[in-house]
Amino acid sequence: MPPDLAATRAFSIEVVQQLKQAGFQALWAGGCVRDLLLGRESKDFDVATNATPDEVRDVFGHDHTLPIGASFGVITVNGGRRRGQVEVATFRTDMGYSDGRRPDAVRFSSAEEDAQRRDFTINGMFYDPVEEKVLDYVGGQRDLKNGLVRSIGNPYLRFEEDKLRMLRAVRFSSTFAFDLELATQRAIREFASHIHVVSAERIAAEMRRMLVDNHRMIAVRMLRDLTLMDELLPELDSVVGHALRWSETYQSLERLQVADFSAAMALLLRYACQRSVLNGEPHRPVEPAAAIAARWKLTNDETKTIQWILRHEGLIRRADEVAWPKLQRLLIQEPAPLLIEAGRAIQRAKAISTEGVDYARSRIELPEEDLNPAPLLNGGDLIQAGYQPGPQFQRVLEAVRDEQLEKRIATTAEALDFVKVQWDNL
Ligand SMILES: Nc1ccn([C@@H]2O[C@H](COP(=O)(O)OP(=O)(O)OP(=O)(O)O)[C@@H](O)[C@H]2O)c(=O)n1
Repeated sequence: MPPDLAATRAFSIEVVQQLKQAGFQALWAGGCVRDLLLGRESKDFDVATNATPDEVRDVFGHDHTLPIGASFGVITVNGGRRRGQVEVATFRTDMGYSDGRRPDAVRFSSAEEDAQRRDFTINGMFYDPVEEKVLDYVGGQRDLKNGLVRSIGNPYLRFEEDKLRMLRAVRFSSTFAFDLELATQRAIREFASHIHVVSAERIAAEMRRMLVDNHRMIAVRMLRDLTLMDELLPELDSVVGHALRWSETYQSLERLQVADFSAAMALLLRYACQRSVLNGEPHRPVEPAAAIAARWKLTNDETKTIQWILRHEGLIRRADEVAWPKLQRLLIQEPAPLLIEAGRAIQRAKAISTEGVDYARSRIELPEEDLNPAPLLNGGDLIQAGYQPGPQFQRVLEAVRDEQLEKRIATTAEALDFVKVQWDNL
């Protein structure tokens, strides 16, 4: 069971209180202050303090603290299963970033200096949850009010330090529907080609958050405008090329009505996965999607779902013209609702009728016994009937299932008869 958010919040206030009682300065810092001022829910409540990591451990005891990030001045205080954990970081100044991702070393400093090392003004504020007071050394409140993502200090230095921040800038701007300040944009364009120092996992994590969000189209457009897309998905421009195709891609992303990463990725990659329409290939090769999924280390589930949607989106859009058993076989697959939503978004982007997908949508709501009747036969039945288990089993069972869905057989006895007659052909 994940920790309870309200309990984590209360626990982090307690952590602040205990540090203050021990004579230290302690404040909420970063994302949770931003979220609080935006009236959004926060998942974590990071605490910043002038106590050193050793002092933090002394206050909370070694049994309740983990020194995992101690070299950067971060101690994790453990509140137990329900309350979760709170990270307590000593105010610091980062010293050099030779890998373009993490500081080489840190020097403990003051709240004001700690604010200066952070990425964006909206993320650079502190808040005292006991006194309920904001501490803002970087103009974060003003930018939050004006809806602006702006680097703290010199944007070139901020992105030179940590290239992941380029994706964070796009994520915060798109998900909050904020503008991205011009000098910050210029610096991102300058460093876009360095995005590759960021690990695949971190890139994928940021992309997930951008594409799941309702404002996914804005995120994609910004990534493209800032030339990050050329670096992240070079496959797109070589194939999508054409402005009309991009505009359709944007429109479909905007019209997608489900908060799902795989469905959004399928829409984004759709044109890159279509072989030239000119050479009339009827099927949609999904190799580019497979290559991208491998590059970003997407999960097997995500990879399979993206490819499956790309393979079948054409069919689902014509669902009303497809023979029922064929459609039924699609609709009983787990990601079918996503396929329908993706298909609908494409039709709407093209400004053409959604009759086909609407039909699919109505059929997927059929009662389970009609849409997905219990199989007439399983492996155990075959063994019992005297067949030797082997690789043919799956093929046989699939063929039986097809016969059942086509309503050519209706009982287990009929299924076994079918197997007897057809065994050598299957
Ligand atoms: N590349 C980064 C990552 C984080 N930070 C700072 O560390 C804080 C905490 O970072 P993190 O928990 O990763 O993100 P949040 O800003 O809290 O936002 P979210 O959890 O929504 O990503 C940020 O607010 C920011 O002040 C930074 O300066 N540079």
